[in-house]
Amino acid sequence: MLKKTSHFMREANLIGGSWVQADSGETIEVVNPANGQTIGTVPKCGRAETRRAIEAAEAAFHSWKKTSANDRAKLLRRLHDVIMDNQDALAELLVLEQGKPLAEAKGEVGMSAAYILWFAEEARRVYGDVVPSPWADRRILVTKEPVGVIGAITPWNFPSSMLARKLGPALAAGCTAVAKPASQTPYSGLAWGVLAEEAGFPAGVVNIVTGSASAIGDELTENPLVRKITFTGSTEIGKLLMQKAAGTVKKVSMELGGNAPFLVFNDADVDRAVQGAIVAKYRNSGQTCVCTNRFFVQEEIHDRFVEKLVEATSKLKVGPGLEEGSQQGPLIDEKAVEKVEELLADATSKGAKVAIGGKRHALGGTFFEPTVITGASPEMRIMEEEIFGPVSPIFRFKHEEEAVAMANATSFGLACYFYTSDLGRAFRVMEGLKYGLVGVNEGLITTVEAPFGGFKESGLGKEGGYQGIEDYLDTKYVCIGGLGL
Ligand SMILES: NC(=O)C1=CN([C@@H]2O[C@H](COP(=O)(O)OP(=O)(O)OC[C@H]3O[C@@H](n4cnc5c(N)ncnc54)[C@H](OP(=O)(O)O)[C@@H]3O)[C@@H](O)[C@H]2O)C=CC1
Ligand SMILES: O=C(O)CCCC(=O)O
Repeated sequence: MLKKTSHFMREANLIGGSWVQADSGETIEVVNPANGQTIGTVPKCGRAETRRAIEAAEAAFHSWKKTSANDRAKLLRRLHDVIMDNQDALAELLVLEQGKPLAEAKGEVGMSAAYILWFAEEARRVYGDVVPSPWADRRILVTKEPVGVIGAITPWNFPSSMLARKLGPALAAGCTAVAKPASQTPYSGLAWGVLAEEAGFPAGVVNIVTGSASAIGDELTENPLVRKITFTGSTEIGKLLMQKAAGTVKKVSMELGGNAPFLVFNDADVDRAVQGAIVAKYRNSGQTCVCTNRFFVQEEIHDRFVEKLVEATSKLKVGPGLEEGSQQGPLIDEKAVEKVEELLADATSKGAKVAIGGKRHALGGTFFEPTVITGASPEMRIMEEEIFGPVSPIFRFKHEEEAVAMANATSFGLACYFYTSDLGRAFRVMEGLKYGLVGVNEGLITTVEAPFGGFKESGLGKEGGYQGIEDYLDTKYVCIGGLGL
């Protein structure tokens, strides 16, 4: 199987166009979460290698920023094609290190290509302004220019598409990049180096380093040549990176944790709500920042919804991602399973009842049974903490205002979902929910055309949509006098 993916599976880092090892020669092992076996190793780099990658990116920036938008768009379109030509191989590599079902991995790789194509198109629409001047003899221009070298740090749950959302707009804008993929899933990140080379990007435009998160992170945030940090991951690390980036006043974009509520009102189409709930909860075994963390179901419809959700949950096939028909892969590691167990134990000790699942799967390792619990209440830790696993906690509510208040009672504000057939309620609730993404009668809403990003402690900035390139641009005001007008 590795034969098919081996071309993309690089056990080296890309710095200034060369594939290199760590100065120390040290490596980190990468493990297949489905069976605990080591797949291979990647370099364990630190500050010195990261500094060289930043310097290579800075050197490349001087010529890359001068390329025409059209030329950058052409290269990005070529990158899209190279990704799609290799979708199967890239998806298999992703499953090996991340664990998700093959169909989801193919979807993620397709999404990565779609982001690249979207930003290929957006590269040509970075418009400025000519502003009416308050002076008869002077003219005012507003122009946009690339910020410079960007540092991109990405997580293990979407190791391909999270980088696509950052590299796409960065390269389109004329920036160069140093990327640091998650240590548990570095190969899908390193594959971007191979893809960029095959598409024909100049050396130094894309650099990728793996290794010590704190050393690489410290260099990326402290080095003055880096003008922007873009991060997807936990709120805890996001806050730390923001503090460190403040030292040299870098731009920051943060895609952080979520605590998505999913509201089902008495007037909802229950079958549609259950269908949406399955995807909004169990995609990637619950390990997405937009996954439902809390279900709030109105009392009249509560029992019917629970019964149907339990039935649908019981049909989910748990198994290794490369096994035919598998819908629920393993969790990323033992720590993730322990966190799910802790949150479940806390909930049941405070009165929640397990309707289905509730324990490790018979397959062993880090496989966990898709779970539904009822009788959830605000005192439980799941009210505020991200589960990041396949557990559906159901809260019961009486009134719309109460449901919206509970949904908003969190420091997070990324995605939320609600189901209703009442148009007035749809607008009231949509306007009342303090979240950056809202699914109304829909459980899967991420798309390259729309701005993705959270409110409150879920982050800053938007990825995707026409807004997604803004964070990679500086706006310059130019006042021109002496024109003899
Ligand atoms: N918003 C989202 O999509 C995600 C949310 N999470 C949430 O966070 C929890 C913990 O997951 P975890 O993987 O630990 O998330 P982290 O935030 O720790 O990891 C995300 C990325 O940040 C890197 N990182 C970690 N520490 C530092 C640092 N000091 N400086 C710079 N970079 C750093 C990681 O590197 P390395 O891998 O080398 O440690 C990885 O590349 C999850 O259970 C989930 O609740 C997690 C992932 C994604
Ligand atoms: O979990 C994330 O960080 C991003 C989710 C992207 C998606 O919805 O596909």
